[in-house]
Amino acid sequence: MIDWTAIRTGWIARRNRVFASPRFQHWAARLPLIRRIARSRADGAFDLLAGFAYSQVLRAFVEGGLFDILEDGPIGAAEVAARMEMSEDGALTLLRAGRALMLSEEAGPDRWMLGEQGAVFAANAGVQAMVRHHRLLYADLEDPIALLRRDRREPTALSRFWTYAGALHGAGERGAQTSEYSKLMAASQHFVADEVLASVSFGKVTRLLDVGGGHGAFLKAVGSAWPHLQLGLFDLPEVVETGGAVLAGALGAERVTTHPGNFFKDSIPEGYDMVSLVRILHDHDDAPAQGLLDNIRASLAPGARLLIAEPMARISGTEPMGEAFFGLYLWAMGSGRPRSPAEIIAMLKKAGFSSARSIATAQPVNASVVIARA
Ligand SMILES: C[S@@+](CC[C@H](N)C(=O)[O-])C[C@H]1O[C@@H](n2cnc3c(N)ncnc32)[C@H](O)[C@@H]1O
Repeated sequence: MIDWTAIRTGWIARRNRVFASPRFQHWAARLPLIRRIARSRADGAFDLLAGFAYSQVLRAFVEGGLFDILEDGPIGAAEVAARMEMSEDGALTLLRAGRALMLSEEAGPDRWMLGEQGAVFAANAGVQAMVRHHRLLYADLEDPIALLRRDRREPTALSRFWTYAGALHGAGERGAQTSEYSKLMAASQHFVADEVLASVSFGKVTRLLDVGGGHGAFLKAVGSAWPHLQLGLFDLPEVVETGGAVLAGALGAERVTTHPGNFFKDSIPEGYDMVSLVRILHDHDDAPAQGLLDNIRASLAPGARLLIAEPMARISGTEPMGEAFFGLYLWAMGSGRPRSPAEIIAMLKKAGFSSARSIATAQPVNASVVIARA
């Protein structure tokens, strides 16, 4: 039998020797056709090296209020400096760094405005909240080798923030501190909901239960787009209390049922023809994640469906978001890992779903979708 792994490892080793050779790099940089590939590889390598500096530029824009300042633009560097309480040189350094990243733009001499990317960030409070939140991630990643060696045995800034993740690993007590993460999730939820609404029809669904639905932002979006839906919200008691009130206020109490509970220990309420799990599965390690899918499967009548939406691993063209960003984020959080659609589908089959398939979304950085039928 042909040993494909041996052939592939041999080929990769040879290719890597060639790529590492200064003679090859010198030659590739000069051949017209190869030059473009070589340059994009070199730029990619530099971005890997410099990514932390880029994200700190973004952070300075958000934490320093520079997006808001530039929204009032065009504006001169001296005024930016005064409003940001820094020297003009400091402000110019940041404005120029932002210009290179399309966060700011110099429309004319000393006339600073939002850049193309800047306009997107400025308009989006949810993304800015996420940038602020990443302060915790960067603190945990200060020494990545040490973080990996601790093997999730000690509390981290992120495990303290996600109190349920900390509690799962004995790193903290699960208390009532759920409102901070619930607000962060609600602020960024529309990205996920938009992907789901653009790729899934709820026309044939009558009753939709969102498990781990937080403050109800996903149900609010889906319930507004599909007014015939009856909605159920399942989450920890302190979370559904707020979520239920938000949903009743937005869509009417008669459309909403709240289910306080623990999705690992309590049964999932029956009678729903679709259950959604939005940004939940990746939060949990394989055994509890499988337990959650088993629990949901047990609640579903034949033909009822489970919709899973979250950023997933190994999506073509978006690979770094999955296993590089979320891989490290969830490691630092102390629980979970990003999974590929194929891995999720295998878990769904194991839980007894009769079929499962992945559905393409336009922006997999926001979410990919898998749907399974009981
Ligand atoms: C990452 S947030 C996602 C919230 C929401 N689905 C969204 O995408 O915005 C995870 C949610 O799961 C809930 N959760 C965590 N552990 C839980 C458990 N054991 N039982 C019920 N809900 C839980 C949290 O309270 C939180 O609302």
